[in-house]
Amino acid sequence: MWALLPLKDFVQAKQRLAGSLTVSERRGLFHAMVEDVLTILVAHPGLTRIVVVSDDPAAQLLAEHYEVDCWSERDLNARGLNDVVTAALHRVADLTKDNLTNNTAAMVVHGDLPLLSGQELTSLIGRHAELMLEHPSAVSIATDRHGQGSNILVCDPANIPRFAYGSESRIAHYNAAMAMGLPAQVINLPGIAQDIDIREDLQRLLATPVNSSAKHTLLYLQQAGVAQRLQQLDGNAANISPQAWSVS
Ligand SMILES: Nc1nc2c(ncn2[C@@H]2O[C@H](COP(=O)(O)OP(=O)(O)OP(=O)(O)O)[C@@H](O)[C@H]2O)c(=O)[nH]1
Ligand SMILES: O=C(O)[C@H](O)COP(=O)(O)O
Repeated sequence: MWALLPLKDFVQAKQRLAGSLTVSERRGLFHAMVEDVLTILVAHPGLTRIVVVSDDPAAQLLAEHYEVDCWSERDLNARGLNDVVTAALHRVADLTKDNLTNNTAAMVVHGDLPLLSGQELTSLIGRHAELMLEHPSAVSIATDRHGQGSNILVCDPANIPRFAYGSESRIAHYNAAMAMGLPAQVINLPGIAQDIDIREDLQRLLATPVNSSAKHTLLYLQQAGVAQRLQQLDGNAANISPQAWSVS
């Protein structure tokens, strides 16, 4: 199976944390989360090829460091997550069209999943393989903890659903598969489900055991002083005004 990791420009990442983290902290956090995700992806025996899809030079450097491919959005002639993922999957379909194994599924993985683990990837790949017995172009969606997002989506690059990342994408992707007559499943895996979008997600992450897979992320949050600041603010939350949570 292929894995595609679309990454937006790092300074633009994690806008929903702008009230709690500085620009440099959001960038550092995103970089650390991507390192955690790449660490798990490159170690997984079920992934035949891993491709970062990004125009950011930092993404290119990470791809080199982890010895994976990097495709640029410019080369794909696409902009915005849905177009970029669609174009990248078309390229995968093109590159795999002569593959006779009938096993050319691809997963689209988001960069903000520091608690992604090898066991969960194995479980997702296994469950997708079972659904592929019903139809080779089946769709599996590993959703977020609210059941609304598509944190990892697995599909057939040669027969992709219409991508609709954004709010409530899980239901949109499920319906898109159904409209194409493809079997689809929604899978809940607790690590994959914990994407980091808002401050509450960071608090939950900081409460996880230090031996979790989020090693780069937890180390970054400690070293940058973000963990201490959030914990201190949380401790004082009852006594301070909401503005005190913000950073300028
Ligand atoms: N290559 C590429 N990746 C993108 C783009 N937009 C989002 N992504 C990636 O897609 C995944 C989900 O991203 P989003 O939810 O849109 O953005 P985010 O940075 O996680 O969060 P917010 O800025 O708070 O919305 C992350 O891995 C992003 O880096 C894009 O335009 N191009
Ligand atoms: O549809 C989605 O899953 C969102 O666009 C992207 O995910 P996020 O919740 O990680 O930002």
